[in-house]
Amino acid sequence: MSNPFREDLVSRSRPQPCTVVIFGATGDLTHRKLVPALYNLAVDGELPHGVKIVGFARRDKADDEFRAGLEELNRKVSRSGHDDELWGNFVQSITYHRSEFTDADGYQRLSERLDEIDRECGGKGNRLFYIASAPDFFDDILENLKAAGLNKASDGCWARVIVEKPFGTDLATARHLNEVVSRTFEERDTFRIDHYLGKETAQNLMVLRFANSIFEPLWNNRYIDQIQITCAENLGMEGGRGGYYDTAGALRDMVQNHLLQLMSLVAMEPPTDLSADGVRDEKVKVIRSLRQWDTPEKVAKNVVRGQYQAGYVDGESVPGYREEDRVDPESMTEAYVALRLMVDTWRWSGVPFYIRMGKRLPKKATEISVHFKSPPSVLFNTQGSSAAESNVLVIRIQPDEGISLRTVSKIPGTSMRLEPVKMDFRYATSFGKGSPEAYERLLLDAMAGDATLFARRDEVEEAWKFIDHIEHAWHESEEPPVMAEFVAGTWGPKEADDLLREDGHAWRRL
Ligand SMILES: NC(=O)C1=CN([C@@H]2O[C@H](COP(=O)(O)OP(=O)(O)OC[C@H]3O[C@@H](n4cnc5c(N)ncnc54)[C@H](OP(=O)(O)O)[C@@H]3O)[C@@H](O)[C@H]2O)C=CC1
Ligand SMILES: O=C1O[C@H](COP(=O)(O)O)[C@@H](O)[C@H](O)[C@H]1O
Repeated sequence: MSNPFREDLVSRSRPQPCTVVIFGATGDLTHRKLVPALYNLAVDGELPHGVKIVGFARRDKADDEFRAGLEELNRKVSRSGHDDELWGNFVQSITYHRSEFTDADGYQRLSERLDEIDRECGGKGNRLFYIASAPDFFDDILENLKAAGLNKASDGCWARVIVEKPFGTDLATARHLNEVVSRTFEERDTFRIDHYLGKETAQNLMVLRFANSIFEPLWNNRYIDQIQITCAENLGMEGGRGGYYDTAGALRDMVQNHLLQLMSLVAMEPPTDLSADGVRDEKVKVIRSLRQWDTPEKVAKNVVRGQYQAGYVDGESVPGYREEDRVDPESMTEAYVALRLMVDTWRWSGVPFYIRMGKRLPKKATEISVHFKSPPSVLFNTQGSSAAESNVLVIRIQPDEGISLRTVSKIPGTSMRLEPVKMDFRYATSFGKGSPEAYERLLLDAMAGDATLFARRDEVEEAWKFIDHIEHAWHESEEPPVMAEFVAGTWGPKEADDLLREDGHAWRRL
């Protein structure tokens, strides 16, 4: 008899064979994430038979040279290691197409090339276009795909597009991009990628909440005191990232997308079903219910921005943010942000959500912690002790993916002394294997036409509405809130600690 717990309990469409065209194929994302993800899917037997990959970029390269560059990186980063024989088979499916993004002829040639591939395979002409270019080219690529007729598929086939981040830099640019996308592809064929949604523990959030009867009855303002989301990175601006980052900052780079997406999974109501729109309808309501920090005073009270100064991370001396490669020495871009968010719904009224994200913090770790209210202290006097905050549920997004629940226990012995203890579930231990990379799941979902783990148009725009007020207060108000400072390798500015202290809370130690 089959084990019911092992079956796929949610019926999803199967990923279908297609040709994946990657725009920006000589770039970092393709080499470090996309091709290794496709390779790992092939190794695990998950990649549909007959998938072909066409790399589109402007440098002159023969197929073999392109493949050699991909192989070099795959050897370094592939989750499942690099097997020469498996790679040898996989790489046969990859070819290179040289063209400028802005050159209409290049898309005509691409169209002919794709028809040829279909004929060679004797297969269906499904096409998955992955836009992994700088955002300045998103419009050109979409418009040129349309002009070449590549946005429409032949009968019984599909043409889909995955659009990388950043999806706009503010509400106006996101709306513009959404308009270009909707002029070229149907919404059902549009996949706005947010790789945090493909992380295993993020996918498990709905299961944790709605497939376990012990959590959902407590998941509201009667029992929950506060929720924290921390995304810490020890890296700074390596690999020439400073140029991009200094135009974006922590709020746009991570909060507008990844962290608001995580938060909406934590705060959403149960969806009526697990369809893409069923889930996204509920997520967008959370973002729409965020109390708006729409004046400089509200921003100063609820948001802390910061930059790191020179310090030590992992024992190595690192420069301050303004001394980083390609960063303006007088930059007013934040490399750290902490926010107090209020979700004005029946369920969450009065419960603060604290979010913090920073570069050059002591380590790389992302987690969500749900802090439950303490019981009345009439029986056990826990006041001031480490057992005072009794129950905390911690969802570790990365690394060491897992979930732990902190409870309070009696210390064995003759006296009644209490101490916090932890029940811990680790993916690697319980399931005996590591989790796939987020891009693996997301690529398969796009091949299956399942947009559940991709952001919908309205989610992106609602998130920008919230973020724009803060950016406006920081960069356009007459008396902008201060830029706090902290030493690289520490846990952020003291102002971020004060933000929680005002509410009688403290950041959880990671
Ligand atoms: N790198 C990462 O880890 C992540 C990246 N992203 C996003 O993915 C996108 C790509 O990032 P990344 O790979 O780092 O960027 P890179 O700068 O490394 O790569 C850019 C790619 O675009 C190509 N290109 C640039 N201009 C043209 C042109 N005019 N015509 C044709 N091709 C051109 C380059 O080709 P050529 O080499 O031939 O010039 C290269 O293949 C960005 O939107 C980024 O925000 C998102 C998450 C993570
Ligand atoms: O999108 C981005 O994500 C990375 C962090 O991704 P992770 O999967 O390694 O947690 C971040 O470093 C980068 O600044 C941002 O653009």
